[in-house]
Amino acid sequence: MSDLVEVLIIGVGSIGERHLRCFQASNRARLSICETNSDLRERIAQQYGIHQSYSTLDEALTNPPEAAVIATPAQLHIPIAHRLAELGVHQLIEKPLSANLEGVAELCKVIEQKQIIASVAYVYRAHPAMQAMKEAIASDRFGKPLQLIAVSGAHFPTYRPAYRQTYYTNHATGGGAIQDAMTHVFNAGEWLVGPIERLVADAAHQKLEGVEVEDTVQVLARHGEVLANYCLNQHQAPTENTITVVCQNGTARFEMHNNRWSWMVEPGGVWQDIPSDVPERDTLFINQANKFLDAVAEHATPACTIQEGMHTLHCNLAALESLTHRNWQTVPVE
Ligand SMILES: NC(=O)C1=CN([C@@H]2O[C@H](COP(=O)(O)OP(=O)(O)OC[C@H]3O[C@@H](n4cnc5c(N)ncnc54)[C@H](OP(=O)(O)O)[C@@H]3O)[C@@H](O)[C@H]2O)C=CC1
Ligand SMILES: O=C1CO[C@H](CO)[C@@H](O)[C@@H]1O
Repeated sequence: MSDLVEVLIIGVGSIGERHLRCFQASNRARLSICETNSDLRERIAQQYGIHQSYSTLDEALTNPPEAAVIATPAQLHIPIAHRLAELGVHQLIEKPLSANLEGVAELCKVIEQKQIIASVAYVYRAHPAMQAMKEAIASDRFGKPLQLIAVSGAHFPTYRPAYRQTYYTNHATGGGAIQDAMTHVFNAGEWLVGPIERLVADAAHQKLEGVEVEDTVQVLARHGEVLANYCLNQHQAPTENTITVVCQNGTARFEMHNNRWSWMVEPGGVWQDIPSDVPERDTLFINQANKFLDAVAEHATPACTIQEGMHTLHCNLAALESLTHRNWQTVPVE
């Protein structure tokens, strides 16, 4: 008997291919794929030596796998997750959990009833520097968190040259900077200092050619007593992603682009840098695959629970509502 977990990757586009490669690299999974685009399906199956590939979910689920990764556009995540959950299939669901709230509460119920592991793929949680900083803050080493400042930017056309032909063009399919990129930062902020309770957003389409959705976003938020400020664009030259948490007795800073976190406790002191080993982008996704497989093996709480993913979905939707109504929005806490 093999110890390998049977994992079906559903959607092998940009991120699905990465998941396939990174689950393969874990050496803990036997992989199959489900992809509606036949050219893509055949190319990926050949490139990665995949013997079981399916063009429809019906076909793939004739003999259900133990686990699946849902890497389709966001509006398809919930219906697919629901079908898998009914069959008792553990699942890693790409972010954002959805682009609306339809079926989300029902999915949570089925996941609980069937006792399956369901994790939302907010990959910052797989970064060793972020994990270390989270532990340091949670240990109370710097005292109570008071303020969070997140600054994030990257040149989207360089990293996603096909963005005009993907889900990104439309809010209904999970597009725009809020659902595409800011959602990662919201989720990381919530992980570090607790859930966002209210927020107000400003955003605009400033630069990206060929789309009309927002590419530049600023959000003020409250995580309980913590004041937060989130700032992001998808067109600047430098890739940077910094989250600073100012606490009562010290300040901690995660710099994803430098693969480190740092802290300072004395006024006028120097940053104490703690580097982490992330040789390439795949490293985070291999970590994420391993954490998911650990949770399945141990029947343990996964890196980002469905409830945490749902709360971040509420934040995305509240930010979009705030733009429409030009006001503060309360984010429901389940
Ligand atoms: N965590 C991260 O760093 C990243 C996360 N993402 C997230 O991952 C998700 C997918 O994004 P991305 O990979 O860029 O999207 P892509 O469009 O590149 O890939 C999605 C693939 O899924 C296929 N597909 C659509 N419906 C089905 C179905 N029912 N069954 C099987 N395959 C299907 C699509 O085919 P077709 O094109 O023919 O419809 C397409 O090939 C999104 O939610 C996105 O936000 C994306 C990038 C990075
Ligand atoms: O989740 C993601 C990670 O960042 C990428 C680049 O900004 C996004 O396109 C993607 O959706």
